[in-house]
Amino acid sequence: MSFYRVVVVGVGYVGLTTAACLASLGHHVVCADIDEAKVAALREGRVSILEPGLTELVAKGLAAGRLEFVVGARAAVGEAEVVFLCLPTPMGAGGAADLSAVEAVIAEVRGLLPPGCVLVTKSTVPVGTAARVTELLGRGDVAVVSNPEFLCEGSAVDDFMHPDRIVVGSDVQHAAERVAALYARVGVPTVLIDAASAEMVKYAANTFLAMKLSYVNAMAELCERLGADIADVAEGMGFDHRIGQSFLRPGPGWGGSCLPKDTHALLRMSEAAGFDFSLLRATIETNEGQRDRVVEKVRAAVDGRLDGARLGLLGLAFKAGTDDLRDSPALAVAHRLREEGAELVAFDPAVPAAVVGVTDDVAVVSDAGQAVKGADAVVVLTEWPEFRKLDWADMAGRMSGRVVVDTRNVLDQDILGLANLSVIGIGR
Ligand SMILES: NC(=O)c1ccc[n+]([C@@H]2O[C@H](COP(=O)([O-])OP(=O)(O)OC[C@H]3O[C@@H](n4cnc5c(N)ncnc54)[C@H](O)[C@@H]3O)[C@@H](O)[C@H]2O)c1
Ligand SMILES: O=c1ccn([C@@H]2O[C@H](COP(=O)(O)OP(=O)(O)O[C@H]3O[C@H](CO)[C@@H](O)[C@H](O)[C@H]3O)[C@@H](O)[C@H]2O)c(=O)[nH]1
Repeated sequence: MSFYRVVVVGVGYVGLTTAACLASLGHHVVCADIDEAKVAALREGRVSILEPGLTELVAKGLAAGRLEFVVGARAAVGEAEVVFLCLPTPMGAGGAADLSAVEAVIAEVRGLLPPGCVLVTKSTVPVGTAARVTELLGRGDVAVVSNPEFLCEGSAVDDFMHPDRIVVGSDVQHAAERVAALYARVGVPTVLIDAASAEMVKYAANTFLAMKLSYVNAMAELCERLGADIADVAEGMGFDHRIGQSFLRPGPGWGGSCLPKDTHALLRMSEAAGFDFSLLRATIETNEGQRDRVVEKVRAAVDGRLDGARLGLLGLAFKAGTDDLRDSPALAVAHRLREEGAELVAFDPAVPAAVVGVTDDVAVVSDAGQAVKGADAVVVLTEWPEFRKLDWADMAGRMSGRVVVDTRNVLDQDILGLANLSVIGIGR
């Protein structure tokens, strides 16, 4: 078993998980970030994101001396054998991936990387980026490898340690083998391919998942119109192993820090390549439409009068199990409701009331009771299991209206019925 001196640049969801997990596998990992406050906190073992098991792994890595945190990539790379770039690649102008953080770090470290070092893009980057990075580096003695990451937020550590597969793409065989060797103890199939294909696997997987979700949301609409129940339909479909049960839950549209930006980025790549990827465009449009459809359900819940309606929102995060609000469908729906003149008070178990200002559209409170107090209608936007367990008789007593819009189909309709509340769900 070989252990390597690894550097991880960018310690957000992906970088910190990668660093802490690689340290737990026995490698020595130096983490670099430009955020000085984050580095200072991490040196003391304080992790600011909600990821089960991550704080414990960071503590173990620090205690074992296998995990270090420094400010800036420049200070980290001098003795590296493998450097992972885990930098943000947000949606840029026109929907394309913004590579400015990746380019800035390459400019910063290109003269400092030791000969024989391998530079790995773990960020999600457009097809062809490894080739471009090789050019920008201008170093014949440093190989570039694409190693896309497939973890989900809320289960990042578990996904990293028990992935379905590891994808390693490079046009330099020995570099690909070194990166694959880092994961030897994970013990799952490793797909060794060329760099462009590895970069495409990431987009292909995320856009496929988005397409599956848009499909199920469209199917939910049809179920409503034709008198079927999407939960039963999805279950019936999902038993076909070619389809599978996962990613078949309808909702207020898919969001988060990845699916929206990656679908747009692939659409831009397709356009640049002269290919009209109409299926992908429809996937994105269907998602926009889903958010509008939720607004119409809320409008119906307040007898058509959104202007001045007081709404209690349950959930702000883009899915349960995370505190991440990036591109959250809940915030997108809230924004539309606010534009129509509704007054919004929201509760999310992972979003402290102190984060008022994360969006100007909603007042954030610290419990569900406050959010629903005096509400003309309640809207469930994130599938936190806690919402199912609320005392709905008590909630009903606090509301002034009688309708709950459950955009995640998480509530027990019988319990709400006993509380004299009616539920508008999705696809039923
Ligand atoms: N979040 C996910 O679930 C996930 C999963 C798979 C892949 N990805 C991809 O991984 C990449 C990172 O995503 P993330 O969610 O971890 O991002 P993030 O925003 O949580 O973290 C990025 C980190 O990079 C740091 N950074 C920015 N510029 C820097 C610089 N010049 N030098 C050093 N540090 C710098 C930031 O301070 C931040 O800590 C993206 O390309 C994303 O698409 C994300
Ligand atoms: O049945 C489902 C499953 C998901 N969602 C929604 O879809 C969005 C994305 O969910 P998920 O994929 O679990 O979130 P992420 O953590 O952003 O993970 C995705 O994006 C990551 C970043 O690229 C990839 O690594 C992961 O493999 C990919 O699943 C969220 O709004 C979910 O609420 C549904 O509405 N119904």
